[in-house]
Order: sequence, then C-alpha cells, then structure tokens
Amino acid sequence: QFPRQCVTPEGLQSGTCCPSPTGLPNDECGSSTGRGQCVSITADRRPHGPQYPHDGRDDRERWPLRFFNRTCQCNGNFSGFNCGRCRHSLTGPNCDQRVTVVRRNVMQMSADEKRAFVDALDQAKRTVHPDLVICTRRYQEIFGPDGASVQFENITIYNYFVWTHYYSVSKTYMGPGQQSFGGVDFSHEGPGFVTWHRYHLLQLERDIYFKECIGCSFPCKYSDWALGLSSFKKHAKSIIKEVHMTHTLYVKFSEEKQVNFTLLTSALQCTETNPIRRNPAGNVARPMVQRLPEPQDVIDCLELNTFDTPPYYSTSSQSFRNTVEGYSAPQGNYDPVVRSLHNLAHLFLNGTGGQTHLSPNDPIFVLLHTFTDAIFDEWLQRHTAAGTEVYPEENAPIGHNREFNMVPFWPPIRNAEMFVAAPDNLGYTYEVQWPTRAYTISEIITIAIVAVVLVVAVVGGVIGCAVRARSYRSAEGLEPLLGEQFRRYSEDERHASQSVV
Ligand SMILES: O=C(O)c1cc2cc(O)c(O)cc2[nH]1
Ligand SMILES: [Cu+2]
Repeated sequence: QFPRQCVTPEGLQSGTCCPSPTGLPNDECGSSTGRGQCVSITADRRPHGPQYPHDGRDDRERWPLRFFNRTCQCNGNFSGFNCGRCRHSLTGPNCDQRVTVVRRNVMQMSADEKRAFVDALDQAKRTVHPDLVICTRRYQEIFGPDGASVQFENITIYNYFVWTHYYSVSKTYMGPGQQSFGGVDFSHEGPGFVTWHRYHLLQLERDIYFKECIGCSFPCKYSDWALGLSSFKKHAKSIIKEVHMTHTLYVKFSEEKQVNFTLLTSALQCTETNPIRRNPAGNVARPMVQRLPEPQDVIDCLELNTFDTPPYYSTSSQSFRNTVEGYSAPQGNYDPVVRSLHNLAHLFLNGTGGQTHLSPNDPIFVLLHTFTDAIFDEWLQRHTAAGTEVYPEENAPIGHNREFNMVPFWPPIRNAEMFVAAPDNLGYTYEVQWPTRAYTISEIITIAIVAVVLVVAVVGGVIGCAVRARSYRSAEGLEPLLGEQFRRYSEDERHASQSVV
C-alpha cells in the first residue's frame, strides 16, 4: 500500500512520502518540471457512525496519518504517488491526450479476446507490483527490533488487489488475548461501498498496464449477474458458461496456490495454501442464496432516487447504495434476511467468492464488481444532478464519510473523487443494454383503454367526414352555385340602391 521508496526506517520516521518520478535529487513529486509538490495530507475529521466505538485503536483511522503525513500533490493532468502518471482518462508524455476505454460484457467477446483477458489476469498473479509494497504488521510492530529494518513485503499485482480488499475488511486488533472487533468494514456496508470498489478496479486496470503507453489499456470486463437462474438454460451466453471461462483461470490460479490471509495474532499473516472454491449448485442449505438476481431487480434498484439514507449502513432503507450492495430488497426496503443484487451474486458462488476476506482471490470477483460498478455509473448518469453533496459528509460508518481517504490506497484518494460519472471523468464507459421495465397490468389496461378511445375517435372522425362529404356532394345538385347566388344578390342590391336614388 506504500511506495517501495518510502518504507525505509527514515522515511517512516519522517512521515514523508514524496518520491521523484525521475529519481533525480531535488525533484520530489517531479517539482523540477512542475508536475507536483510535497504537501501535508488532510484526513477527514468529521464524526463517523456509532458502529465503531474504539477510536485510537486501529491503524486505518484517519487513513493514512498513522503511517505518513506528507504526500505528493500533483498539478494539472498529472497523478500518481510521484506525479509520474497521468490522471484517469488522460495519457501521453504530457498527459494531454484523452483516452476512453470501453468495459464490455465478457460474454460478447471473441475467444481470442477472452484469452487475452484471462492471460492478463494470470500474468498479474505472477508479476511483482512495480511500485507498492504491503505492511505485514500493525504500525506498532513494523520497526524491527534493531530499528534498522521495517516489516514490509513485495506482493504481486493480483495479490495486491486481493490484499487491499482483505486489509479494508479485517477486524480491529484489540490487544493480546482479546477478541478482535469485527464491527468495522472500510469498504462495505456504507456509502463508500461503491466508491471503494470503483477505485479498486481502476487500480487493477492501471497496475496491469503500469507501463503507460498510448493505446494500451486493460479494460475490466463484466458479467451480467442479473440474468437470473431461470435464464440459464435459455441464454446460450449465460453466466454459467462464463463461470467455465474463469474455471480455466481457476485451475491456473490453484496450481500456484491461493493467498489466504488470516489475522490470527497481531500480525497480518499471509499463507498461500487454499485453492479457490466455487460451488453454486451446492448451496442447498441456503435457499435464500440459491438464485441469482433478475433483470427486474436491476430495474427496480436503478429507480431509487436517493443515493443513501441514514444510518448509511447495511440497515438503510430506500437507499440506492444499500440496494445495489444487496442488503435490502431490490425495491429498497431493508429486510435483515434478504440478500439481493451484488451480495446475492457473491453468496451464490458459495465458496471463496462469498467470503469478504477472501473473495477477490476468485477472479470472477473482477467480473462481478465491474457489473456492480456499471449499475453505479448508470445511476450517476440517470441522476445527473447528483453532485457529491448527495454523498453523506458525516455520520457514515468509519471509512465511509465523503472526505475519508479510502483504506488502504496510496496516494490518498477520497470517496468523493470516485463519486463522478465515469465517461467524463475517469476515462471509461460501459457497453450495456439496460433492461427496461415491463408494463404492469394496470398500465396495460390504461394503454388499452387509451388505444381503444383513440381508434374510436379516429374511426368516428373518418366516418363523420365521409358522411359530411357525401351529403355535401348530393346537395351540390340542388343548390345554386355560389357565383349565381352572388350575381343575383348583387342585382337585387343594385335595384334597391337605384330605387333609393
Ligand atoms: O454475506 C454477504 O452478504 C456478503 C458476502 C460477501 C463477500 C464479499 O466479498 C463481498 O464483497 C460482499 C459480501 N457480502
Ligand atoms: Cu463484492
């Protein structure tokens, strides 16, 4: 989560992480070429919700101040931990060329395209992250006994994707012999769910194409998990087939053993032991999660106009966020036994993909979350007036306030920065055919009545005209012509006027 250059004992003691993109002296954050400068980090101070009552205990509070308090602030179109990259949607040596990538349905890709996608993920599983390393201890323990070493490790690009999710959901360590506190989640059960997972995917996309070049991209793919189980047999392009596609990946991944992180002691232990498990058909003991969401669920959820509602938690009702996350019914009403949309898609997998601390290990996570992000983006676009002010500024669960820096990303990035329509601001669009609402019975009846009335009116009008035209034509033979009438009238008038004179 921090740049390799910054995690030296001196770097951590100084609290400053402002590397140079060129490696030259006096060029922190590329300041010599005007790319950026080193500044103090601001972290959200607003109150968080009551779910987390242990302030002061967790390294992730007011992220990332426990580790660093100075970072690069990049100018103009530059971005990245050392201002050596471009902002999302820009590319080129001067970051002045716009790029937009299209995130497509994995089922509509050719076999070659699918293979390229799988290979890219597979390579990400084996390639060490070029910039970032992870801490394997709590802050208190990161300095070795000699003070000259620190506890950080290299990690591969895909495993970094797994680890960031794990770190964001892990429990708060409460001290030796004490049970960890589980009522904390920096990426789920709050408004930050959509913004956190959006950045998570963007970061994977960028890391896979870490050597930025014009025309290079690795757009995430999605799978439409809202096809519904009933559609499985009907749809040749069903999610089951796509599950098979990722099974290839699954085999490759399992050969290398999976990362399984467990917080057993104070240390963040990481062991690559378990294979990915996925067993949708074996969900028999859990009838509630034996189905997938239906297209109608997506339609209903997109019709919720309020982004989030107090308490901005997994108990919120009539909240678009809590509905797409899947803690309320698709129509928005909270029900503790309901699992819908995104959560239902996770739980349906019945295995690795259904457990928050492990789920990104299964690469289907990328497809699942890309579709979730597509729904979020569609909501943002349908609610174009939804500026960041509709995102709660305070009293959301810890980590979820609008200005909170999302844990554990580096450089610091606030929830608000991801609450923007992707095509204009983040350089990607979705190719999705959104389902449309079927008419209700009463609407069908209304439409039928209106149609009948219209037909009657039109037919009546036509008949009326025809009758009138006919009677007019038949009267033509009896009545004098207008010219004649006029002539006779004029003659009468002339006689009258002559008699007056
Ligand atoms: O129980 C749930 O609703 C549930 C499981 C699960 C796993 C996961 O990785 C998520 O991101 C969410 C989630 N919800
Ligand atoms: Cu998820």
